[in-house]
Amino acid sequence: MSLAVKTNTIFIERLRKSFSAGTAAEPHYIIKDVDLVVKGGEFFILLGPSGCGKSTLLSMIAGFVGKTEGRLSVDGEEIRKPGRDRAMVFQQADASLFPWLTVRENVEFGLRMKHIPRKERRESSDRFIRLVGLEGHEDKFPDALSGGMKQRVQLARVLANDPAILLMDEPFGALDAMTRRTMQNELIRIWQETRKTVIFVTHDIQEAILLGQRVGIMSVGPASRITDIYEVPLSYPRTITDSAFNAHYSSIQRHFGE
Ligand SMILES: Nc1ncnc2c1ncn2[C@@H]1O[C@H](COP(=O)(O)OP(=O)(O)OP(=O)(O)O)[C@@H](O)[C@H]1O
Repeated sequence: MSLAVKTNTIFIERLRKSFSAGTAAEPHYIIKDVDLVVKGGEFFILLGPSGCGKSTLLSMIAGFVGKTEGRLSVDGEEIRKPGRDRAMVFQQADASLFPWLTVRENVEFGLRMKHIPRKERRESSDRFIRLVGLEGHEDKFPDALSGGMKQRVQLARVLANDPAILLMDEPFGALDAMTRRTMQNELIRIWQETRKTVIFVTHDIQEAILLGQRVGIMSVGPASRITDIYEVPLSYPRTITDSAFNAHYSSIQRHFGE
């Protein structure tokens, strides 16, 4: 066992992914030569146009999808498969919740699989249900919840498993604008409280600047890569009407030629 201190730093070098062989001379790369280091505890945004390969890159970090070439590691350990240090939060909470389990049972599911004793499970589900603001809804089934509440359950369940790295794939993309704004603010509060490493995928510039400490811009696919990284040195919570916010918005917008 390694005695090295875990920093949960994600290291990506010349990463390439092809789903098909393509021509013998050059495979058809979805992403090609992605270089990135995400530091432990950082809130990092992957921003790019539809179809450029954001979800593919996130799935590779999760260990769901294998790489074609390059290096991809956490704390120097090559990512080959999913691990307990990483967890994915999907856009469609419906698909990830068990409809026959209550909110509390859904949140405790991973802990039950790990044979955590009942009392500890209860303490943990209490904590994370409170953290995501679902007190009073513990005994409801997913069918009785709104989209935003389901997304909170998914987040509470992921957090209860205590992964160091949260991989979020447009988690608020299916929510209405008001619920989305509430969830964005709450995610920042939760991140500040838990200090997880977060990689958050979006194609929404405003969301990227509201949430991220750094924003990695992916180019149009195929053969997409991270072409630029913007620092967003604004304090939280951020306000979309601030002039500094707008200045960041404009410079990223210019990047996309909008
Ligand atoms: N399993 C797969 N087999 C073949 N091609 C795939 C597979 N998964 C993704 N792709 C292709 O990879 C490309 C990138 O898809 P991906 O979903 O990663 O993009 P994205 O940037 O997340 O898009 P969006 O913002 O629309 O969700 C697309 O052309 C897609 O068709």
